[in-house]
Amino acid sequence: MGIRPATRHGQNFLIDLNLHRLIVDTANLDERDVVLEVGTGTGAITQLIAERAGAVVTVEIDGHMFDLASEMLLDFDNVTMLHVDALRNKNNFNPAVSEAVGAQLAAAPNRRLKLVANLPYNIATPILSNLLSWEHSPHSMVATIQKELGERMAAQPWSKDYSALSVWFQCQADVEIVRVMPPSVFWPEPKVDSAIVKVVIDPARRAAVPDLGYFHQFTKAIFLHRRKFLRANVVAAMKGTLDKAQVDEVMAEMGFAEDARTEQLDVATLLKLTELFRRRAPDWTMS
Ligand SMILES: C[S@@+](CC[C@H](N)C(=O)[O-])C[C@H]1O[C@@H](n2cnc3c(N)ncnc32)[C@H](O)[C@@H]1O
Repeated sequence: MGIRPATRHGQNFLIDLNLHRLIVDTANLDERDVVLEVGTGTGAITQLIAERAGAVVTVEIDGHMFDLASEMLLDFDNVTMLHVDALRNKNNFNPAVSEAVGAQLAAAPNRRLKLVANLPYNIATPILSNLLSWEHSPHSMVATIQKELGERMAAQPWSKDYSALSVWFQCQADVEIVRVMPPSVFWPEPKVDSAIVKVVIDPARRAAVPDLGYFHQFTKAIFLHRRKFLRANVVAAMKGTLDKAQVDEVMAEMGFAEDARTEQLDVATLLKLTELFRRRAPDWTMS
């Protein structure tokens, strides 16, 4: 069976075997690990993962690739292959994926979930982002993604890439760019540079966010126009729930300068700000 890469499925295969190894080594796998791989492709990375992890759930949308990988992975009894779209929609995993991962996590004591994947770039953001609020909380993620996405995940206040996405990852995890890679390590070559990122969840930091859903929505709302003055962003976000005077009360309590901008706020400050609004408007949702 030959391979005809389907652009619509983000099929860019990693052809440098050293990089396969780097991805799997970076994940530090052992018997306790249940690995979710989104995008089985030919099954080459899956095989390396299966040799080290307790169990692998690998998901492939393309029937041709699924058949090819099924042959390749025939000898591995710790691999569950799913021929489905990994996502039900932008904000949710396919329930079949959730069920398969849940079953493997429950199959032995002390199991933990890790994502290891050369992700299809068109769905890299929802996959990584949804994992952070999934019913199966991951231990860590190692993934190949667009370099630009990795930079946004790891960005610090004041930088051009700092956004609600950076805050969403950093409020609960450490983000590290392990390796930047040129298009030439893939076939066919993507149009952009890529990066291997490692995201390790910090349970204590995560537990310090009183309401992750509220925090996520609130930061998304105030980062919509992140270069604008913070006050204008908050007034717009709270419109219909709190009036300007009520917003100004909170801004004064935080001691912000009038010309404070959203892009300068670090995670700790954003958490404090969110809590003040959550107390005043617990039922607020982003419109
Ligand atoms: C970047 S390739 C990686 C393949 C393989 N892991 C490798 O590195 O050689 C991404 C794979 O994800 C599959 N894919 C794309 N969209 C998907 C989706 N929504 N759900 C599951 N698999 C998907 C593609 O068909 C493709 O095989």
